[in-house]
Amino acid sequence: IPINNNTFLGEVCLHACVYLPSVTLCSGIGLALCERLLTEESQLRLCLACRNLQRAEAARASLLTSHADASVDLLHLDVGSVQSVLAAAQEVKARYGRIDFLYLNAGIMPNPQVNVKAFFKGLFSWNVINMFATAEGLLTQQDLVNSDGLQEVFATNLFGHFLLIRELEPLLCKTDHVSRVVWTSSSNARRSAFSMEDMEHRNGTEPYSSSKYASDLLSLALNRHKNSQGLFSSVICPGLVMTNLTYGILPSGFWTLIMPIMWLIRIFTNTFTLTPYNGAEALHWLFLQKPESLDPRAKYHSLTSGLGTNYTQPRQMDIDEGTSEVLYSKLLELEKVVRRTLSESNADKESDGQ
Ligand SMILES: NC(=O)C1=CN([C@@H]2O[C@H](COP(=O)(O)OP(=O)(O)OC[C@H]3O[C@@H](n4cnc5c(N)ncnc54)[C@H](OP(=O)(O)O)[C@@H]3O)[C@@H](O)[C@H]2O)C=CC1
Ligand SMILES: CC(C)=CCC[C@@H](C)[C@H]1CC[C@H]2C3=C(CC[C@]12C)[C@@]1(C)CCC(=O)C[C@@H]1CC3
Repeated sequence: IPINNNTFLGEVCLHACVYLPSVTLCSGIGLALCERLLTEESQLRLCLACRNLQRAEAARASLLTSHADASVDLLHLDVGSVQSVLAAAQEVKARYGRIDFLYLNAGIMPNPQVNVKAFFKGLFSWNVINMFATAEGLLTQQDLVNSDGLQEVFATNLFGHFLLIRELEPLLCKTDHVSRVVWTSSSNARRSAFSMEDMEHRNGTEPYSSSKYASDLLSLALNRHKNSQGLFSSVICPGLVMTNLTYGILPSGFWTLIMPIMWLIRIFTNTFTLTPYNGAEALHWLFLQKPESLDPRAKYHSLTSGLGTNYTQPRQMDIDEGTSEVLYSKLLELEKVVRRTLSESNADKESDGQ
């Protein structure tokens, strides 16, 4: 499918609701990305990989309302479950011959708590703009262990995506074809929230920040290991966007009340993108770039000016090769462990059934 003079795009799968053979897009930034991609190129073949097929159907119907001829497939995927990722990857391999873009959009922030004291302290400090842009020191979460024995935030925001990429390598790493994965990271990703000794963040209170920092590291390692096989990885930050994720932080009535203040803050920090359409700016921009022209150490930020103009800006990530390499090795180790555990438990189930 000719996109412009020299870009050809075939299948596009978005997971958690706009995957390019991998992205989650039932709502929020993912769905906005799908809308934008189809507006850009109506002939794309999208695959929405979602955990809730009812919501996925609704997303598909909404896309078809504005793009009647679009090709939008659905795939069941709970990226936080090892079994579901393996099954979804099998299905993708059966359905598609290659993947051009895999948008890794699914993300959770369970039980968020805002530190009100830190908020008011920050409000009257020189650090106020940084506080609004990154939420540093403002947010904590309570994480749980999932049925695979992994921390839920780590499993959903990082490890499930990693496993999916590993499973889809036959489609993503083809020497005669370039494939792209795009991580939706965050300005909240912070080195100090991440510990290599506790990569799942079992002991801390900032699993979201930790998981997003880990995705920044992993993207760098993927580029080092996979560029020669035609796979390129990029990281974006959508800015602060009003979605189900942010509505989970404060009651929606409160957000509505402070919306005029948010528009005002946008004059001082261009990171308040606020709408899913604006938040998808960097994702859309990356879609149009040649992968060789991108910086593997940059995070591409969706930004919106006080006057409402959208643009994408690369900013250097606080990451280093050594740490990214160690994380990559630890994820490969964990992959072996979860695969072994799963096959043992499947064998147990089979012998129980006999
Ligand atoms: N909103 C913001 O200000 C910011 C968001 N981000 C990131 O952007 C991404 C999109 O979030 P956003 O659109 O804001 O929030 P939403 O909650 O609207 O979207 C998150 C999407 O992820 C899906 N998802 C969550 N868990 C799973 C799972 N286990 N398996 C499959 N899909 C799953 C959700 O599916 P379902 O519909 O079933 O719940 C939903 O479609 C996330 O990674 C988030 O961390 C980053 C920075 C800022
Ligand atoms: C007056 C006003 C705007 C009050 C809101 C204060 C906080 C609730 C927000 C300030 C910065 C925000 C922020 C996020 C959530 C809401 C805030 C903490 C995110 C953490 C949401 C998810 C991300 O990935 C990054 C965001 C950074 C900024």
